[in-house]
Amino acid sequence: MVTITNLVKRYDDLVALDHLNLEIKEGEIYGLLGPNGSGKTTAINCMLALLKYDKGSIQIMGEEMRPDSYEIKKNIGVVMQNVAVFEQMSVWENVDYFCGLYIKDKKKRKALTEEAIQFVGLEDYRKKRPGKLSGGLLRRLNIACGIVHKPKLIIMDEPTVAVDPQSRNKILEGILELNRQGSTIIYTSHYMEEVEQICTRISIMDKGRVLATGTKEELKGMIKTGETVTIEAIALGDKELQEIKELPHVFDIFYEEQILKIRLSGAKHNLLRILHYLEEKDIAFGRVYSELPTLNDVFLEITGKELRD
Ligand SMILES: Nc1ncnc2c1ncn2[C@@H]1O[C@H](COP(=O)(O)OP(=O)(O)OP(=O)(O)O)[C@@H](O)[C@H]1O
Repeated sequence: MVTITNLVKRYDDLVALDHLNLEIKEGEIYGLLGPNGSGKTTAINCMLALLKYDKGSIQIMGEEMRPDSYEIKKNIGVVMQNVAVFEQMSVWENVDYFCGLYIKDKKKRKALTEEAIQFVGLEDYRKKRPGKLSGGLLRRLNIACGIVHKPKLIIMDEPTVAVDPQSRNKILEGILELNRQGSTIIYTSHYMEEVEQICTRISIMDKGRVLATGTKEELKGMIKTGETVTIEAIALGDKELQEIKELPHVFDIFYEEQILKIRLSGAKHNLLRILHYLEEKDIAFGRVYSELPTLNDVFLEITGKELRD
């Protein structure tokens, strides 16, 4: 569906995309996960031929994407980060307007507009102006405008930023449904939970480059961390910290404000070994829990920094 090869985009001295490569297949929900400023929006604007780039190539649906590739553009739906609707028009009129850009047949246009409004759950707001909608509902309207013409490829740039949990769930469920109905989706986000929840494949981006690509399981399999054990309300000195660090399978520890985080490679009985050590040394502690690796751990191991800012 989309092939990006060695894409380079500079803004003066800043290299926003540094030999970016992506291969997105038909039927995927493809996640671009990266912190703010990693180049996700720039990549999308290049894909849509809204931005000129310095080097590389972009092919969509088997053809080179150019500013005048109108046939390809007809088959793409875009939901950008900033809501782009007309303030003077009602919810219905907005969705109908965007539908009219692609669909000329009046009956079909009306049916598609109604379908999109129901799809995002804005039936009760048909006559309302965008200014009367909450942030979450406004984003749903933005989505309805982007998908109303039933495009083959839907590109969504952080559609859930600053959205309440109810609208967020509605949006995520909607994306899964659009995919079930046959659309390929490209989804950018800096929320790892969302990407894990809906994406079939994920590229982790930082500084304009793809650091790793795979399913969430494949990405987690690429790193050393098998589990992270957290122990709260524990008072430890340097000696004990050193001894814990030397326990089998431990490869990293963080200790701050009486909270100990131990990163271990995947092995059986990790937690038991740690608890046994604490018991032997008669060290008191509070809540203990073990977590499987997250995409944040993948990002942390590759870049040395947290995904979240
Ligand atoms: N028009 C511009 N002029 C100069 N620099 C820009 C411009 N647009 C983006 N940048 C810079 O390019 C880099 C990539 O930005 P981009 O917006 O693509 O990242 P992003 O991953 O989408 O982040 P965000 O989630 O904050 O939008 C950043 O360092 C940003 O400051």
